[in-house]
Amino acid sequence: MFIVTAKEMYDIDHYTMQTIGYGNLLMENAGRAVAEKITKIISKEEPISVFVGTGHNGGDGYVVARTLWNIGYDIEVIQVGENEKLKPEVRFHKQLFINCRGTVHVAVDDETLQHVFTNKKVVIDALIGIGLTENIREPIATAISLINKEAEMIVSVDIPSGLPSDEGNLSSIAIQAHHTITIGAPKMSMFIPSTEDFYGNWDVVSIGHSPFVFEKYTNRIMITKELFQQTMPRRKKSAHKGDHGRGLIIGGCDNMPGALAMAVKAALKTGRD
Ligand SMILES: NC(=O)C1=CN([C@@H]2O[C@H](COP(=O)(O)OP(=O)(O)OC[C@H]3O[C@@H](n4cnc5c(N)ncnc54)[C@H](O)[C@@H]3O)[C@@H](O)[C@H]2O)[C@@H](O)CC1
Ligand SMILES: [K+]
Repeated sequence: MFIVTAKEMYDIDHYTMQTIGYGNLLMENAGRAVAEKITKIISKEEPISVFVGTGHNGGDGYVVARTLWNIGYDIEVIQVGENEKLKPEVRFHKQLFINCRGTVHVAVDDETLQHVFTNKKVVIDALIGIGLTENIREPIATAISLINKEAEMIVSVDIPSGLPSDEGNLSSIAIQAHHTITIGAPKMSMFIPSTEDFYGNWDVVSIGHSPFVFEKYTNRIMITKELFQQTMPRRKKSAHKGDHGRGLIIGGCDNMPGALAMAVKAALKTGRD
């Protein structure tokens, strides 16, 4: 599995949409794949509020809302931001949701947001994805703080809104998710101590990107248990520890011997002499 920066993900999406020719199928795929995961986490008995922004992360949110609504979930959408700011693809998916008789509330400032924000226990967060720039502005900042305060279950789409995708610290405020369903590939900030806890439990959904496109734009690979096992040489059942070479570990530090201790332990566990 590849790990991407925001820039790499944009390049991968762009190539997939323009050169391979997926066009706006990619957003439909993304929203549907996320919705499928959500059915495993949230039951139909729970009323769900989907908070969407005006960018493409919000477009994913509209597809998630429509997909769940059409299979019998109790869904409402709260759009944080003016209709005029909706990107064309987002406007398209908003209209599909409305045509399916879905309900959308539009909140353009703190006041309308406070007004619509009552009893939002289960929230899908599609306010901002990898397109975050600078410190969080209003009314998104208020939306994030209300969601964090009130909601008992928060599922973020792609990344928790307000969190940087790459290395870097939190600029102001971010969604503290219980689950995050990330699109295409894990993002760098999932592995950075100052940001990883915001993700809660995370999962990755595949939306139609080809592996060669990932290889074209990134070379950062996540070593999963399966990948690790594939790279290990096969040992005969009768093998002796001396049959597989000897390991030499050089390192150490007077007051921080942890890395050395772990390397030795790993060597022992893999059967080194
Ligand atoms: N067609 C596509 O391009 C695809 C996009 N995808 C989704 O699109 C996302 C990226 O979309 P975008 O590039 O449109 O960006 P986002 O939707 O992540 O963010 C842009 C939106 O956030 C707002 N925003 C940014 N910084 C802000 C700040 N500091 N304070 C308040 N508001 C702020 C912007 O005004 C804009 O409305 C991904 O995370 C993913 O969820 C996926 O659906 C795959 C396909
Ligand atoms: K989000």
